[in-house]
Amino acid sequence: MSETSRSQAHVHREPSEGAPAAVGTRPGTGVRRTAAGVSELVQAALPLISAWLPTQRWYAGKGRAISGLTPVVGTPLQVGDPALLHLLLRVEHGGGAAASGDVYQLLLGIRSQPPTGIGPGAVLGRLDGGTYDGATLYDAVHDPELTGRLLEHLATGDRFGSLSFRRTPGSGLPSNIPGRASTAEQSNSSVIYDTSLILKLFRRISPGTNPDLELSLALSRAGSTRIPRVAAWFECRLERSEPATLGLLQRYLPDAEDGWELALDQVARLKGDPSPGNFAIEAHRLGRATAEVHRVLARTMPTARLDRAAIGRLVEAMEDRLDSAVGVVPGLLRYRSALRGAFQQLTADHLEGLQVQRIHGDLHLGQAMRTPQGWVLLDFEGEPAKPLAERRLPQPALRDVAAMLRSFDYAAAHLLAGAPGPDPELAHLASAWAARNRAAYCAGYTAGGGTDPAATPELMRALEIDKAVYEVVYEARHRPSWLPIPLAAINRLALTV
Ligand SMILES: Nc1ncnc2c1ncn2[C@@H]1O[C@H](COP(=O)(O)OP(=O)(O)O)[C@@H](O)[C@H]1O
Ligand SMILES: O=P(O)(O)O[C@H]1O[C@H](CO)[C@@H](O[C@H]2O[C@H](CO)[C@@H](O)[C@H](O)[C@H]2O)[C@H](O)[C@H]1O
Repeated sequence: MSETSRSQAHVHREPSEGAPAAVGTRPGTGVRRTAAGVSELVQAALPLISAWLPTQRWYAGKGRAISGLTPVVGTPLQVGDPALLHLLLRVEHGGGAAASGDVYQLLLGIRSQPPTGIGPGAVLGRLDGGTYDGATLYDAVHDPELTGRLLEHLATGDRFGSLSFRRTPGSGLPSNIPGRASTAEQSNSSVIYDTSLILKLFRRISPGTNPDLELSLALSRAGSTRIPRVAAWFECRLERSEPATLGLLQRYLPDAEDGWELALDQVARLKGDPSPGNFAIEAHRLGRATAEVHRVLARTMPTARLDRAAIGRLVEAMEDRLDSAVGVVPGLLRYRSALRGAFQQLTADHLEGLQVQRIHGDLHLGQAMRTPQGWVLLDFEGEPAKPLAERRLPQPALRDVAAMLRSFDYAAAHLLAGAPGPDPELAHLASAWAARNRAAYCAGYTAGGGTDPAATPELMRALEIDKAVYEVVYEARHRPSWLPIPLAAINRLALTV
């Protein structure tokens, strides 16, 4: 980091705050519930935060030097030892006209003694200097006691300055349950409370309602059983804008199996047994479940019809995403003209009048959980790399279908990636598995009342390409060893234009 901003955090004062009361249980520890106390702690924490942030999976600024850290809002949620500090922090990259930044949500624990049972990756380090000199600063997501405190705030619907905790009516939340950090590979951080609740803490924060809350609430209110019911959420009002969603508490699905794991389990057994169980039945049911969710969203949220101008914007956006992806992964350049050709086949003849609506936005097998009652969909946040306003725009529902089709391809390709060398027999089995399940999913989607994907092949191809382009960038940034998976799909899709 070249420079750490020294600007003051906007800190919340308690209404009854008068004399600055030190509330640490022993001298030198604990957040003071005073503006000065919080600012001092935040300033001491910044150097530790700047070294720790780039090590976190959810941090989107990897590979770009941090040019400044600016505290946005700091709120002490528990005082004493341990203490809990909620912090929204703006992270800046670059300087001058090229400067950019993101706001992140941090939940910081402070203990005078190093916390036990917390992995080294969750410890930011020891605070150096000031009132908190020597205390350990750590990611409180991993502290069952402190995440239990967060659940209490959600259960009581507390309010601290601009932070509001809100319950859905009749959610009857328990308190006094310690939380355990989820070990799932994810874009945010989740905390699980025994077998009943899961709290997702959004890490990268934009002003406005997160689509995960917006859509999950709409589906919950419509009585849909295809999502885990929303129990509570919390948000923060950042200067004059719509409240920004910070966390979402939903019912935990203790008996659920992740669709990605189920699919991988099947493809792993393909070699010994070309038809190991019939995942296609599940793929068909998943298609039906997707259609059901789309129908509820179309009924309860705004829809529109594509006109010529909107079709033009759709194509242009796909071209722009392709161009910026070429900038990140130059290996895409050789496909650019064929892929643009596929986008340009989206004309008014094919698409004028097509309904657009709110959709999941980043559907894949890992977002689908098979429960004893059927498939349930998770994580309606959309693609984390897209700006929030873009993620909230109505889209062709088939975008979700195309995304799920890519996921069947990923599961099959994952098998090949694990093979010691080229294996034509395995390649044939894997591609037949993907084709079978893709077809079953589309058939289920149509049977469930969704638009038949086969009726608009140009749109499906363009949407699949658009998703594969996104995946190329995603893999280059997060899992470079997986990059060949979407690149192989691009190669295949480019050949069909
Ligand atoms: N309600 C739930 N019940 C059971 N497991 C869940 C639930 N919500 C999320 N999970 C698990 O947590 C993982 C990550 O959740 P997700 O909402 O996709 O987070 P992110 O947006 O951070 O990627 C899921 O893949 C799933 O394994
Ligand atoms: O679940 P997230 O919201 O974090 O979504 C991101 O990560 C996904 C990977 O975990 C990524 O999905 C891609 O990889 C999947 C296999 O791991 C595959 O099934 C999907 O089809 C593929 O897109 C998703 O794109 C990304 O936004």
